[in-house]
Amino acid sequence: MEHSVTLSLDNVSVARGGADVVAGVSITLSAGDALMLTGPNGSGKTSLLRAIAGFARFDGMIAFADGRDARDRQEAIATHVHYLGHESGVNRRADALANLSFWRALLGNPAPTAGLAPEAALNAVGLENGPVWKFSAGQQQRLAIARLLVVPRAVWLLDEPVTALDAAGRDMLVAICQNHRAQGGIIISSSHGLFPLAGVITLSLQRAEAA
Ligand SMILES: Nc1ncnc2c1ncn2[C@@H]1O[C@H](COP(=O)(O)OP(=O)(O)OP(=O)(O)O)[C@@H](O)[C@H]1O
Repeated sequence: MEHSVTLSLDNVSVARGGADVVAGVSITLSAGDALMLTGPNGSGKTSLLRAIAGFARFDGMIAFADGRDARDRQEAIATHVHYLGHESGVNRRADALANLSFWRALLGNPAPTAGLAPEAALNAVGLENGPVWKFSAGQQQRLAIARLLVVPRAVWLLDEPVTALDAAGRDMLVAICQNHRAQGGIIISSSHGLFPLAGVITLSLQRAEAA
């Protein structure tokens, strides 16, 4: 699947607790681009990702362009964005394939037109099916990553996605992300330096009091 979405941020600021934790971010990302958010704890990486994902208020403009008539931002998010946050959202009471089938049905609503079948997605992240309550933290993170594959969406927002992954898991995630970019996907990820994605644009955020 070839994606062709452009994501533009114009003078975006995000406030938490009455103070700006992200101030005046402007950038345009096109097919194949990857933006790496770096910066110390509390510098606003999660806040910016959540604003782009539609979960947090912001000032400025965030716009998705997909060559169609302008659509509502929330509709654009629902069409184009995968968000992988600190809470992976896996259902520990179900097995891994059931999790992926659920996400495929939910996120692909009304019907997924492409994307990997749950079995193939599980295989792509190096997992075997089983009850998720038996999964380690890293295996749960791999399962959360598989969600990105069962429904194709152009823009992946990844908040410290290598958390709990071993070296092989990081390599696997890098390969999955580079493949996504090769298909025209866009990635915005936060990282503390353990996510060696080549060819990224880096945006270094500062803690508000130090800015
Ligand atoms: N719910 C909240 N209410 C008030 N302030 C908040 C809230 N959530 C986060 N903050 C503040 O916003 C700032 C940015 O937090 P954020 O989680 O975006 O940083 P981060 O760069 O992702 O940090 P980390 O590297 O620790 O994940 C911090 O100073 C934090 O204390």
